[in-house]
Amino acid sequence: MTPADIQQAKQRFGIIGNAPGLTRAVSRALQIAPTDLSVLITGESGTGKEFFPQIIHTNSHRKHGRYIAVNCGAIPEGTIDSELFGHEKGSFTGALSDRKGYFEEADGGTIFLDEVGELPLTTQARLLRVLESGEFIKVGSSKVQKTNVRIVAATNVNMVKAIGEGKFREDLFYRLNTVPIELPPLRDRVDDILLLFRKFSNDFAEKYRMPAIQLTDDAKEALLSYRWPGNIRQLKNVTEQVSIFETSREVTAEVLLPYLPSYNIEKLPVISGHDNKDGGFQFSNEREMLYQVIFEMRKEVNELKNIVHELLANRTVPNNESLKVYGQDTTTPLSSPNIIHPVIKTYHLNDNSVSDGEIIHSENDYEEEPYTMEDIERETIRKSLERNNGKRKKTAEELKISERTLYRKIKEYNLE
Ligand SMILES: Nc1ncnc2c1ncn2[C@@H]1O[C@H](COP(=O)(O)OP(=O)(O)OP(=O)(O)O)[C@@H](O)[C@H]1O
Repeated sequence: MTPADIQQAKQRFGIIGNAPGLTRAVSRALQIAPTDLSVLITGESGTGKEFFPQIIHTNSHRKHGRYIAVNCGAIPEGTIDSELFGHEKGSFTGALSDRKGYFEEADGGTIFLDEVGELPLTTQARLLRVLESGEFIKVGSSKVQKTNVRIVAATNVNMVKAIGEGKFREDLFYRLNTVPIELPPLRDRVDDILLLFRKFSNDFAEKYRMPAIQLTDDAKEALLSYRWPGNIRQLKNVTEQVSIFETSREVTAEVLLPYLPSYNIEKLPVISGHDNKDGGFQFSNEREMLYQVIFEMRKEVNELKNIVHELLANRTVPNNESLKVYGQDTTTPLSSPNIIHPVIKTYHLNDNSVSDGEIIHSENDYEEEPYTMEDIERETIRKSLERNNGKRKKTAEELKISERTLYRKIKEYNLE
């Protein structure tokens, strides 16, 4: 692969960065694209794995065939076999007609199995069969069908550990991992951090129609020394938040640090979040989500403050109404996104306690209920699902979390 081929592929897919590990991964993807070999892309969450199956598909002889991306972690265990391999009418309650699965739909093309480590063992057995012989059987059928699909899979879990724990079949792992492509974490691509920041801040400047954020030297140093547990996805989120919330377009380290959770802890090499059950990245996803929740709350609080100011300005109070305030005590200064004291306050403005045009400040006029982080998280997810008509992909995008995390949270909070 020539450097020009690699550069062209990066440009075509909007891949920013010159780190040797990234360039090697692009070169490898281009090299193996014309073959039909299975590929396993590994790397921490948010490192850009999703670009690679697309590079492989568009540079293969299958490029005119279908490309189907499946997030295995986002599909409930009970329906995944039917989604992947199809089902026959009547094979289970709700199977009102025959359905083709992705492996039939993608015949002649490529399937990207994201979060492949999340597949249940029964589905892993079916997948192994397709990989070995191209054969599959629809749910509820006994007829063996054939398909010609190239499989590119990705995972951010430690597969060796998953095999050791009996959660992933070793034979399937070796079959998928015919060609491994590994993406380095952002902390090992330090030279790319400022390039990526510039790209994202320009993109958000265009999106929100405002001048791009510029960093002072100490802010650049803070970005470079941070460990980025959520990798490029986190850098993108931070850039978006800074672009939206900061009024000054020149950002110093002091302004930036509250956007970098556990800055001082993350800088320490010993605490890299590698020990939890998903290979360490679930924690960073959840933390990212909590920060997202806090920022959402700040926005809501600001909106409410504006309403209150308007009311004060007009000196009118709605009668017989309850005004529900979700989030922080509005008297708390909002200087740091790290400090939050969530409560629900319900204000009852009664006819008896107020005459027209009067503002009340009575302690007895509101009840204060404790509101836990779980409540806030559940409520935020519920509202976002509602806003997006139950569409999980859109909801996950809006909340800036992976579909896998969303799916887990939906189960955890019984939001189905
Ligand atoms: N090199 C890059 N240049 C520009 N944008 C990037 C780069 N790498 C990642 N991104 C962006 O970062 C975000 C996360 O990338 P992506 O979804 O591919 O991560 P991932 O490794 O698949 O994560 P997960 O394992 O959680 O699914 C996306 O918005 C993607 O466009």
